[in-house]
Amino acid sequence: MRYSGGTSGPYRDPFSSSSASSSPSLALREPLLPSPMAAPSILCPRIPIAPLRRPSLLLPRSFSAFASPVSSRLPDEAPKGKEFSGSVGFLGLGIMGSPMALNLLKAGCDVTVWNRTKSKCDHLISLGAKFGSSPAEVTSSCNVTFAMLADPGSALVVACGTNGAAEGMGPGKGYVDVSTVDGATSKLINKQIKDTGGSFLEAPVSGSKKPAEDGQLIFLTAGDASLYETVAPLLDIMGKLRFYLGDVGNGAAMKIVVNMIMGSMMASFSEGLLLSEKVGLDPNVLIEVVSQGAISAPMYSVKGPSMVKAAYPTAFPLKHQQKDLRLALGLAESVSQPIPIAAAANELYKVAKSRGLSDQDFSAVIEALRTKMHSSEQ
Ligand SMILES: NC(=O)C1=CN([C@@H]2O[C@H](COP(=O)(O)OP(=O)(O)OC[C@H]3O[C@@H](n4cnc5c(N)ncnc54)[C@H](OP(=O)(O)O)[C@@H]3O)[C@@H](O)[C@H]2O)C=CC1
Ligand SMILES: O=CCCC(=O)O
Repeated sequence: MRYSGGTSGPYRDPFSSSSASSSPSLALREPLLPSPMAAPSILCPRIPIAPLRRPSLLLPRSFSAFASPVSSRLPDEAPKGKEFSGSVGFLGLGIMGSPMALNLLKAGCDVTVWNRTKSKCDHLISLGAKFGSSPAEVTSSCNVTFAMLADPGSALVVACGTNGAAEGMGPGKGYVDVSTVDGATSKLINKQIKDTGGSFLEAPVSGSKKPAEDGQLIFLTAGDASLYETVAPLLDIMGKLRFYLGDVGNGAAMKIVVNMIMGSMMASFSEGLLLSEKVGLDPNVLIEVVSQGAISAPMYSVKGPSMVKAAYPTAFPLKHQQKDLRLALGLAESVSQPIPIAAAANELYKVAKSRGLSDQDFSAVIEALRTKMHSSEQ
């Protein structure tokens, strides 16, 4: 069966009167990955919530941590007018995975989901997703499978453990890990997948809960160039921008560097908010001043007002930000690069974790400083 404009797909959007059938006419594409089974072939339409923008091809000058220059292996953007043909698996339905899988479903894809805690699959199943009882069952029944897991340990066990994704992989299948992990973990998963004859792409994302819901993520991909081209239409459903960075490890490193900067920015912003308050300024005015000047960043105006109220609704869990700083320290160590600011920030996130704030938003790191200030007054 082929997708023919949105009406035959498994998903009917109950929230919107406009359906996929109102999408612009769809160019069809033969599968780049030959289907290893007689699975129905559903074409995902390109939908307007995820406009394709050509990424500026920003490349690192060198990547000595992974010892491979990347500039010679940049594939061009996936050809325009081509669409993904095949079934899509999704492993890991947390804060990020759920909305990402939902967007694939909304776009008309044939989606099969799995999550360690099965109840988190229920919503997607009620909207038309199929259920796989293990990662292996998902990969064996899907052409391409995405994984969005908490950390290196969970990404590894889901990919390579008993009944893990690798067990269902084989020639013609693709595995795309969008979790934030270190390069070494990503390379291990790459090897396990490639040993089965399958293809691997790492594709960690920049952007949080809301961009995931809105299909506005930024993918930092590396690995199999042909798989990158195959899944580009799927990445364009879930995101607004994608980079291809060459060898496996480069996407992971890029993501870690970005989150290292973000973690330090948030720690520094927290200091500023508390200091302004201590000297009698209104921290809300500080947020306004910052947001109008050269150091403006959306993060400050989005998170700042709730931080002033000591409210930390979780978009990016603090434990994951601390994990990313820990990974940054390892990356920096591997190339003898000092990162003292990030190291100091990491200590603050560790304090926040020890105060029971792991599952709060990472902006709750301000509480670690608040405690410090109070105790120094005593
Ligand atoms: N939240 C954000 O803003 C962003 C997060 N990221 C990264 O994306 C990844 C996922 O983040 P997020 O969705 O926020 O995290 P969540 O904590 O919400 O979800 C984590 C997912 O991993 C699963 N998981 C954890 N441990 C295991 C395990 N041992 N075996 C199997 N599954 C496991 C969880 O399953 P279960 O439901 O059973 O616990 C859940 O599906 C992380 O690497 C994070 O750093 C990247 C960009 C933004
Ligand atoms: O890894 C989390 C990133 C959060 C963001 O980019 O806003």
